[in-house]
Amino acid sequence: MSTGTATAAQASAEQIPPDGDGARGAVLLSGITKYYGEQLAVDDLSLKIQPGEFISLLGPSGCGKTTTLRMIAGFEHPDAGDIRISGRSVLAAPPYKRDVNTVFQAYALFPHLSVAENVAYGLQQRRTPKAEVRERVTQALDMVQMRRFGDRKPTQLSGGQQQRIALARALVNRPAVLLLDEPLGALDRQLREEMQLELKLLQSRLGITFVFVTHDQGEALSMSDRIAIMRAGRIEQLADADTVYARPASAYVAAFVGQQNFFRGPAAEAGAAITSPYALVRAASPVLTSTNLGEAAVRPEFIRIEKAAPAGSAAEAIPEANATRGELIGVSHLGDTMQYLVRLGPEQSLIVRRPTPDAPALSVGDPVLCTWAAHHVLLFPAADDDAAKQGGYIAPPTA
Ligand SMILES: Nc1ncnc2c1ncn2[C@@H]1O[C@H](COP(=O)(O)OP(=O)(O)OP(=O)(O)O)[C@@H](O)[C@H]1O
Repeated sequence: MSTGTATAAQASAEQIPPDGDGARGAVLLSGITKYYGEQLAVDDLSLKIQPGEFISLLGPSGCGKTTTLRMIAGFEHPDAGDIRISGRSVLAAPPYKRDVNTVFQAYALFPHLSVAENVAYGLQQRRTPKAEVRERVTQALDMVQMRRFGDRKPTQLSGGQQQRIALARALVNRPAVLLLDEPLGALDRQLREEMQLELKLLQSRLGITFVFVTHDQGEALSMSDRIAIMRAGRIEQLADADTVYARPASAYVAAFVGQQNFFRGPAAEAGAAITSPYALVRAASPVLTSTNLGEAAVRPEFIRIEKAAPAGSAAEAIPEANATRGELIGVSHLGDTMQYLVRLGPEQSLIVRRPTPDAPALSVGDPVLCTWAAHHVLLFPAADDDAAKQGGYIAPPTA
């Protein structure tokens, strides 16, 4: 076979991969690895993103989210592995040739240019004809409902409006993939929630692939088709929001998504329970081997709480499993829910949440009984490092 034939065959294979992952907007990461000096930032990570999918990379600070995004964008080069966008390997392509665009947390708008000029800037650099620039800028501003602000300067806009302009500027090139690095991080809570809804609507309308980096689980849960939960440069679980919430793959994921109460102890009952110093915690089915040290997780919203009978009284006996007594040490009103902090002992507290209309009237100092159903208990082999539990881990009370 001549070299020319081989090259042509390779080229056509590049354009139409056999498994059909070459559609515009598909992103394929195959075993990508990135070191900064000795520091391993991304570790043999593989991920297949469908065209038009909204996918979030979620995880604590330093787990490699931004580095992954920057490698897709072309701002960083992987030490190993391949990145394919719309079916083509882009490793040799500079950022501006990748059919992707990035929106950062810092809007980085030019202060001396008007909104319309900011959005037009990239097109003008590419010497796009004036009439086309005008039309595409108007379309991009319409997408983010900012057409009437075209003549203003960025400093005359609110933070949310500036972020919309940054979005319009990224969309004006009509990229196949939009990369978003904590784009709502600088906004206050209410505006963030509004922008989350808007972003999701915009993404569904445009059908562009969104790869969204965040350490905010609520943001990831509310917008994404799928969430990749990252840990130390790898993906720990890749699934939709319902799955990562209800069926986390590990104690790490359980702790990071939503809030959890953890009990720790040796496995019991043929792996269907653990014996912690504070309760026998029983799940609906066995998952642990009998020699495991296990962790049991129960969400605050699945725990019932009531005033306990006084110690020493006939009614003091508590159920054999999934029940514990403690002292109420805090009550907070969270609007639609009431949150209770219960001290079980020097090393363990529980957080309990009840819907406000059904919340029992309890006072700090009350002895309380907390109970929960076995089907709400998740059991995991004990994680070797508790430091992994960020977000939901209920730390022992210090006092
Ligand atoms: N330019 C760099 N030089 C050296 N080390 C870096 C550099 N950028 C990132 N790192 C390291 O690589 C690891 C992954 O960083 P990365 O920024 O990808 O994490 P992240 O999950 O996005 O964190 P954050 O949410 O804080 O932005 C971290 O340990 C970080 O300290």
